Amino acid sequence: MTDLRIEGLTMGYGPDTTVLHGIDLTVPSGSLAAVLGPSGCGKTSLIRVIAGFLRARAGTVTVGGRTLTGPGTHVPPERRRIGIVPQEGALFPHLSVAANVAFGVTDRATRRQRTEEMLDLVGLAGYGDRMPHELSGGQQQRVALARALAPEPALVLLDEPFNALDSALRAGVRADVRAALHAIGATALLVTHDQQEALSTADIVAVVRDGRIAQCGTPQDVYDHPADPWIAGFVGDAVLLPATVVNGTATTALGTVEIRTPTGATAETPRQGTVLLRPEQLRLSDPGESTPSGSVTDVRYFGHDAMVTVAVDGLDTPVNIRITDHVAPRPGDRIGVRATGQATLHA
Ligand SMILES: Nc1ncnc2c1ncn2[C@@H]1O[C@H](COP(=O)(O)OP(=O)(O)OP(=O)(O)O)[C@@H](O)[C@H]1O
Repeated sequence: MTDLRIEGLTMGYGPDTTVLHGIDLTVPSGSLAAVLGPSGCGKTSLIRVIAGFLRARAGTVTVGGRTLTGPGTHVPPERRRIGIVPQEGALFPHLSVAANVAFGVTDRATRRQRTEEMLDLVGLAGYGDRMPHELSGGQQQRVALARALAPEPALVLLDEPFNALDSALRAGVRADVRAALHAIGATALLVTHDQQEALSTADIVAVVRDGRIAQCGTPQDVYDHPADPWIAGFVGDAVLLPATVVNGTATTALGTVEIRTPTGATAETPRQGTVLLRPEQLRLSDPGESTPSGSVTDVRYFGHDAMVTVAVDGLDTPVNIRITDHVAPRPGDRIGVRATGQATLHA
């Protein structure tokens, strides 16, 4: 078992600044967790403390029950048994692919076999004799993963490893990396500012805001039950609607929707609040007397779907609707809009 446990982790770059404010995070053995947050929230600082390059001011980091950082304890980076996959260009340029992968394997007897196994794992069997500059960017990142995994680390840290790849390549490399990590049961932490990457790659997503964990859960939890409107907007497109709530039902300008969690509101004590929906939960229809309607102000086409913006009568802010139909309405069209499914309620 090599679960990662972080408790009360606090650090700053000087006595007057605090960058990480009491981070608590548990990654079960064999799981891939994403640390997702905007630029400057402290993701790199967190990964550097876990790796042992920076010291914590307070708190603990343990991997498989072994304390790496804690009061009076600071295991040096090279003795942490942590493999790191950095952003880009991190392969030794003068060493072959095989020599790069073998670099951290100290046992000479198994080095060759382990190198071959790792190259096989990342889909690059037979590439050992190439030099790094003879590989594509995606292949180089897969070699970087093979190199990080070769010494059998207790934990793998991936620091925005797909940033330098173009978007067509990125999804494939992500899927390969995820499959390789799962195939060997590695416990891993992926740092990213890309919500799609976090949701599609990780088993657990920890959203970080200003050096604090704002929410931690499965990708679906975080997307469907965001803890506040900021998280809702950060992990996806959000539609926020004023609502009157009675029991488990919210009445909005786009119709009624069920609220997922207990609301505490009754017919005698209704509650005013804001409900959160996702653009794919809104449906377009022909405008009718009895359906909420509005005017289309914009249509953005993405190939697999399109986003339609509608200024709904009686709503101050236009709403976005994601459609997968081939026929999209046009700006200026009058159209009906209706909310479906369940919503999250925010005060
Ligand atoms: N060496 C340093 N000395 C002083 N302050 C620093 C140092 N490195 C980072 N910081 C500050 O710490 C905060 C967190 O930075 P960090 O690099 O951890 O964020 P991040 O989420 O990784 O951002 P990005 O996605 O842009 O890399 C920022 O306010 C940054 O200015």
